[in-house]
Amino acid sequence: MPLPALIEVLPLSKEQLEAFKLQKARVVIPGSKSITNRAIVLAALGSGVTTLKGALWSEDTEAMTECMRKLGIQVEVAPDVEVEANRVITVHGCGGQLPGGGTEAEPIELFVQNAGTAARFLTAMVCLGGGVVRLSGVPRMHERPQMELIRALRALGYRIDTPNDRLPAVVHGGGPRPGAVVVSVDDSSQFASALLLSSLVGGWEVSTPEGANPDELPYVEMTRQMVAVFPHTGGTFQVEPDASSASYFHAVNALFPQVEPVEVLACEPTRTDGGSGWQIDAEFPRLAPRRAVAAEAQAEDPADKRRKVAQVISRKTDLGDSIMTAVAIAPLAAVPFTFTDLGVLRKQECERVQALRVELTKCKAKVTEVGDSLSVELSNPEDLGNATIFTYHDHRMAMCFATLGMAVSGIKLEDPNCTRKTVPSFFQILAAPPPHGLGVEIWECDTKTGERVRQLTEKEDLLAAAPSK
Ligand SMILES: O=C(O)C1=C[C@@H](OP(=O)(O)O)[C@@H](O)[C@H](O)C1
Ligand SMILES: C=C(OP(=O)(O)O)C(=O)O
Repeated sequence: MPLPALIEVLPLSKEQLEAFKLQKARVVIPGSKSITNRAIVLAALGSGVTTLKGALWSEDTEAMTECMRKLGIQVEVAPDVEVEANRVITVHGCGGQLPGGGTEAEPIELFVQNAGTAARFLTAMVCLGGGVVRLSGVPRMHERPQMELIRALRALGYRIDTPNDRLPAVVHGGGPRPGAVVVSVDDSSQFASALLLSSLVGGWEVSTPEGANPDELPYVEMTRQMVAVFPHTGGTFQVEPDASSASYFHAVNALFPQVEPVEVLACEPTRTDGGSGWQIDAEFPRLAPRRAVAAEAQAEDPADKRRKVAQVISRKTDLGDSIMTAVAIAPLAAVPFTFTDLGVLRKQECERVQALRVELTKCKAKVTEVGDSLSVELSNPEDLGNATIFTYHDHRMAMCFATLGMAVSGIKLEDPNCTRKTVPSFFQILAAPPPHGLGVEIWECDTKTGERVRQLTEKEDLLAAAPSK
């Protein structure tokens, strides 16, 4: 059974918070979506058999797996004994030679759902085959940008048919066509990543426009580094936990700094702490807007003007997807925050800049949108909440506002099943009794009256899944 259409997330009570002082919730974060989908592509193009451990199992990675199978790549999926939400994915590489291929009359059909990674990475990869492949996705995926990737692939000599340079698109495989190409990442960094992942087989020399600062391209750097260390001739590859998914739990600590209720387990440390440094969102715990601890909140500090100066977080250099989590909890922070360089968010699962502003404003937060920035003023928790959040089919909208709902009253979420895109187990983790989860009360609500109907406690009732047809 998927989650119900409308749920309410209840704030953590004083008693719950007191109990966390004695024993924290120990939350295991599922595997990284970005790394899993890159690893599947690299393993498919490589030779030999590659076993991906700790791989995320969610709509985006299922879509990638399904597409690979349609292309004739053998992929086996087995349970991961360590983390229920993960899988061990075994990929039989094609050694750079994609099997079979469709025809113009009957192309192989790949359905990518709303997975940007699958849409972009596969468009480039299928150019390396010999047949015809048609890629399509959900309606939103057909609106999301694809033009610059298609332009770059055409510049390398491939034929791609699409009336509007978006999906659906028909790709005519042309095999390796060595050449150099420059690709802009203004609309999405995934264009460069897509080309880089297939570049070893394609013989493509891929670069971003001159002057592009690698510090502003963390997801492209992740790709470059993965290509460099991946076992291209088969072997084992360990996928890290997803730092963007971890941000919701680090945010709970930022919301309750005196208690810090969650121990976020197995999350990759930042590069400075010896981690791979591949995931920009590993920086979230350091940068997250934190609520003032009581002593700070009480202290009148006109002398310390700096505390009133807005902190600035950039989507280019500071945080990736977790910037949405930061925006959602910012009304409760100790200082005002401004979030900059948010342009790419407008072209993702939904128009996220607008969505965040509209839904936070519904919660009575004070948010201003200027250009591609959002500024968030401070509010008292008692003044916030009591809103039914529209989630725009966007997993991160649901997860950000669920996080805020743990600190303010009356947050109801429409369509919580959209979290299946990257963290199907999200509400299971929230509701699981401590120490395995946070023991958050999650209620099914009547879609017409908004009244609470029943508390969801069974694991099966809390798993995000596609509604049955
Ligand atoms: O390469 C990746 O794995 C990703 C790149 C980012 O997308 P854009 O580059 O389109 O912003 C990010 O938002 C997405 O969730 C994952
Ligand atoms: C933008 C996102 O996803 P993608 O581009 O991979 O669909 C995301 O997960 O926030």
